[in-house]
Amino acid sequence: MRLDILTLFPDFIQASAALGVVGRACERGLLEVVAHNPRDHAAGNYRRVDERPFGGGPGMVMLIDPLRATLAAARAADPRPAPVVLLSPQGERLTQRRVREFAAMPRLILVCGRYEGIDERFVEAEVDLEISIGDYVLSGGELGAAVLVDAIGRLQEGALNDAASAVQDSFEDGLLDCPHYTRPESHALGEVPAVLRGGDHAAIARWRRQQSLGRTWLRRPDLLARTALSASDRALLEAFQRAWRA
Ligand SMILES: O=C(NCc1ccc(CNCc2ncc[nH]2)cc1)c1csc2nc[nH]c(=O)c12
Repeated sequence: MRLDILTLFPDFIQASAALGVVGRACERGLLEVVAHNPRDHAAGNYRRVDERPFGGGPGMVMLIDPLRATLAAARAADPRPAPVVLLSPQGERLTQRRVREFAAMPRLILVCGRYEGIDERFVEAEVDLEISIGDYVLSGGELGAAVLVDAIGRLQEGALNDAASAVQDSFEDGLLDCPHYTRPESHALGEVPAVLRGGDHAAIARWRRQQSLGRTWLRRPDLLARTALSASDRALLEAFQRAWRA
């Protein structure tokens, strides 16, 4: 998959794509992340990419033409069609469902705003979808783009080794993760739960599922409401709830 990213901070984006699982996916040709800087496509010797807002008010607004020129350059770099996603506080909240949709695409172009935002005429004419990464105020879209690079990159076929992908699948079912433990078995901070120290893999899988269900019920009932539970899930959760209330 090829990701083209329009950003005034290309170094930041390239650095975020060089890390860990995503970095390896890039090395293995599973993912290509290319940053394009609107400042390189801005005219005039001041190479302006922003201007004052009509109607007054604080801050600056990103100019249409440098963005359009940069978008044209990004499109021209690869013949395949590519949806244009603007990272923006006004966007739809990012979910794993959306990430899976993006990860299945051959190409995607991400646009990162800075300042107070982008001239609305560019948004209306060139942007297919606006995405927010949460209800808090950032200084620009680059962190949102880095989040997308990571979330999409790790889903590229072959990016995760078998163990990790198995874990990822279980988590993908919309529940919170179970607790994790490693050595030592005994520690001043406590013991590793006995079930994990034994070899009964069915009991371990049940315990982990019960912990995921219980923790989701306690911490994110909104996620639980959206998850279809099997009969055995329901039994495990009810046992967890009884123990919790006891
Ligand atoms: O570009 C982003 N942020 C820069 C930014 C932040 C705030 C304002 C508007 N400020 C005045 C105002 N507030 C309410 C009404 N009017 C404009 C631009 C961004 C991309 S994805 C994302 N996801 C979560 N949060 C984010 O900020 C982002």
